[in-house]
Amino acid sequence: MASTRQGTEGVEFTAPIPDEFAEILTDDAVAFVAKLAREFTGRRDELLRKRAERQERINAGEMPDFLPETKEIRDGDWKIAPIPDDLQDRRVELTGPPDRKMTINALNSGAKTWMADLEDANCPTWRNMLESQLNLRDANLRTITFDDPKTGKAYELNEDVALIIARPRGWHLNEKHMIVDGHEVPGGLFDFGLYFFHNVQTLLDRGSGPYFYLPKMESHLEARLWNDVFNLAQDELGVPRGTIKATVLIETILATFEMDEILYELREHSAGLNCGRWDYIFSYIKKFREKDLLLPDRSEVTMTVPFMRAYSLLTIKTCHKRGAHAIGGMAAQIPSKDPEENEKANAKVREDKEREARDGHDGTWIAHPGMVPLAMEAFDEHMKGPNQINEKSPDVNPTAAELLEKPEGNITEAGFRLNVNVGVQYLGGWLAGRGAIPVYGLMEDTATAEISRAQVWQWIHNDAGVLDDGTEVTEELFRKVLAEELDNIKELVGPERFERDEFGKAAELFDRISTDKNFVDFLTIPGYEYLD
Ligand SMILES: CC(=O)SCCNC(=O)CCNC(=O)[C@H](O)C(C)(C)COP(=O)(O)OP(=O)(O)OC[C@H]1O[C@@H](n2cnc3c(N)ncnc32)[C@H](O)[C@@H]1OP(=O)(O)O
Ligand SMILES: O=CC(=O)O
Ligand SMILES: [Mg+2]
Repeated sequence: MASTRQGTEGVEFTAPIPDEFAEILTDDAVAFVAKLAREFTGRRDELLRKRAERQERINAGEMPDFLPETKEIRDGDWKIAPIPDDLQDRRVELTGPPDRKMTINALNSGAKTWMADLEDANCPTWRNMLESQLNLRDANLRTITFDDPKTGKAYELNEDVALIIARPRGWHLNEKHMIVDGHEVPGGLFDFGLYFFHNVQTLLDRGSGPYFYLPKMESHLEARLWNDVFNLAQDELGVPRGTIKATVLIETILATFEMDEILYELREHSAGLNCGRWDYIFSYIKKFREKDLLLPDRSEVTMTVPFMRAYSLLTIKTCHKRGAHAIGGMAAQIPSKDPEENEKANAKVREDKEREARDGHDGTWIAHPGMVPLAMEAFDEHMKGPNQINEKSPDVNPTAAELLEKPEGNITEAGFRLNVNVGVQYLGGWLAGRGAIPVYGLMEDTATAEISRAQVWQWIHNDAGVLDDGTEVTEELFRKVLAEELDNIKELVGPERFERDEFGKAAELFDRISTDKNFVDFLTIPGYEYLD
């Protein structure tokens, strides 16, 4: 049985609410989310308009730089509010979608924290969004269990589990199934609101708190909006202001110029910044898509190319000056059953984590529980205390030109094909309801897939989109490669999965976002039309 309960004045649901989720969408929880939506949707819309206007100015020649109007904040001597005890040591943060089995595996993984992802690693079907909330509530209550019907294995929590940090959707996405006064609710408010409503008391009773990651922001004004959301949410439920703690992902090229300002806006609620490297690369391509700033093949844009290095060191310096954690990024390698491949993956992750720890990061991200020991070792070796906020501050002062410097490297046919192949494989998984999938030994999620499809768009539409052998990337070439890669995928995954994951639809969507003369801001926006 399922209902489309219309219980709260002005609120409608456009999809049935399966009975098992009635305890998530209670009248009080729905009224709470509706209150947030009524208060903040207009401001969210205005901020999205500002993003579009800024893009037009960039297309017309304006380049990002530090803001003159906020110089006082950058030069000022201030710190964020003290960090709670249980967030002091975040040396290894595992990430993943709050699928029931993965939730238990993540909490038992030995990582310090678990970034429970309603965003890049999650496909926002109605069922996924509600089930994630149910799983997170049960996880915080410590009552979560799972019997795997496929293997017969029973899952339950260990005594010691990772601390949960939930990541709601970014400002750009709506939750189309909940309508308040005729408007779709911003997805971030839906995710944040339900998680906060259902878990704050449980967490406070345990001496912990509601902790969040905030994705894909492009300016400090967007951080101000989150801060105002937090204040209203806390006031509404009678929770002291400052109880919520949020870590902001610096994962857009524009936010890098406003790191101090973002920490300042959230200073009462801040738990630091994180280098969201994959969306950061995507953002560079997206923002400068019409310029002569083409990145080389995706595999060549590593954390050691100058603009990525400049950004990560500046993040550490900025955070430590403000008493905040600077968390590193995601190493995408996952364990392999082939011992040789596995050793290669481990070596890459080890190198990445050791560099981050040496540089001064206070913790890092990994995609798979199998990588926990490795990341832990790297941080244990280079970070003696719970963090290194007061120990290391990189002596850097990157200019705007350094933060924007185009890296050297080639655009190759192999890189072009791989982008098409991986992009279609990812969309196949996504359309089947999975937000993260393994492809060729790497975790692929929305952010990594965005890089692939944005490069393909740019190489087709920008005059500089020429392969290193002199071949111009055209729509015709793209269509030929797409057809060939679809055949390769069919051979790789087999006809059954090829049908089940609807790769034909995935190819159609990939084609649409690659050939549309207007760049699609986020693949999840047209993608969402295909869901439910
Ligand atoms: C750019 C960014 O935003 S990064 C952050 C967002 N991305 C992510 O969080 C990706 C997280 N990672 C994942 O989703 C997964 O690791 C994948 C999809 C890449 C690979 O998953 P699988 O193919 O299931 O991996 P594999 O078969 O090796 O899994 C082995 C076991 O580990 C578990 N596992 C794997 N990854 C995770 C994880 N991230 N969290 C919890 N458990 C996990 C599996 O559930 C499985 O459990 P079982 O043995 O009890 O059945
Ligand atoms: O969210 C993380 C990223 O790298 O993107
Ligand atoms: Mg991201």
